Amino acid sequence: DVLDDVVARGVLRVGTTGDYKPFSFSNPVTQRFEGMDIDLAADLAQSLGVRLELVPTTWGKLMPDLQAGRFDIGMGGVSINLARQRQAQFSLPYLVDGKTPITLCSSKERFQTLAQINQPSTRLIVNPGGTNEKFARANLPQASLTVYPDNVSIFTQIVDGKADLMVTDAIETRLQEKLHPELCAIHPDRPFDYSEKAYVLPNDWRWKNYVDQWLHLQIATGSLKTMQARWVDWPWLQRAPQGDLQQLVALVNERLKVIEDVARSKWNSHGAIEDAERERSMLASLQADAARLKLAPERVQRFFEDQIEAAKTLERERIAQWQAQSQPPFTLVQDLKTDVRPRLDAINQLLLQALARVDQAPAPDASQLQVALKAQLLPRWGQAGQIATAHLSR
Ligand SMILES: O=C(O)C(=O)C[C@]1(C(=O)O)C=C[C@@H](O)C=C1
Repeated sequence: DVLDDVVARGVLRVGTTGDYKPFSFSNPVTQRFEGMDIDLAADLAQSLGVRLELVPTTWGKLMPDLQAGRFDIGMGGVSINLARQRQAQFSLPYLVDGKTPITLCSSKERFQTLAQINQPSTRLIVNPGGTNEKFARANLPQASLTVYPDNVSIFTQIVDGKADLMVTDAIETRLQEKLHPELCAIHPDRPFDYSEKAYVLPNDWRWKNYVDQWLHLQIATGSLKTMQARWVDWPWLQRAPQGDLQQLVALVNERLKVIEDVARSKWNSHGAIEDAERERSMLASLQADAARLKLAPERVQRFFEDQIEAAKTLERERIAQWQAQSQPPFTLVQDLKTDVRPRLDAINQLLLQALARVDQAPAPDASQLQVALKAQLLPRWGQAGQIATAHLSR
């Protein structure tokens, strides 16, 4: 009986691959596992009053390792599928997702549909052993397929032009386009297939009932949602072993993405692009925070004026485009005051902190680096990207 064993042992053994953000990632700097499912694993262990032991596994070895009894539960972005279901049990599902492409923003239009991707000229890259490889082999047999064993650097292969695209879970594409501003997730809200994330368990009903009840409470109390938002939104950007300038540019990119939501909301409400009062109050509160971070008021003023100017440029471009296309109102829009502006406020704070770090520790090769970083934003944002990066360093 697994439940009794875990309690008697005083240790919960959780199998995890450590290569799949935002669920499970083995951080090379800290040498520790981190992610949404790692936090949840810690909570599960705590609920049982036992210590957590993370057992590294791989996508190819997940099921054999579970069957060999190397761990009590597999956690870390595992998808339910019937082949796995034949050998083991799954917990309740905690997330609905599906496969969608991620590619260079400049190639976005070329890879919208499976028919477009399923061509001999498409260089598709995939990590081995999991559902991504299965999906690629079943649905994209004509594409030229590279099986690339490192799930962590696989996205850099696309950035460097060594592959055209990867097809993976939408939640991962959403996160990776934040980490690599050159990359665009293609319709992550309309993935090609339907799948559910769950935890994989040995065939033991009492253990499954316990895990399900624990998970049900995580979902019902909203604590799982909070955890998910926390890990999809920010920590990878804050912890990335990349330089301060790179981080600043990633946040500028993130702000522009939220501005697209501003534009959609204004398209539906016919609201004005400019809101002088909002600009004033935003700049005033940023000035107040700037003093704490030892940033000069003029520096903060200029940097955020760039961001606001870029925002208005982007909003104007989008709205002109929708006018030309007779775009009907969007079905899913976020409320400007209660949803979108609070997200902008959160990003503004992170931008301010990143700005302070950039100014306090100027990189020796800053000017060359800046040119390269600015170039990351241009394919996606055009003129708005130029404006937003006009004053990256002092
Ligand atoms: O919040 C809005 O309404 C926006 O359009 C965003 C934003 C900004 O960049 O923060 C840009 C223009 C407005 O004048 C006010 C704020």
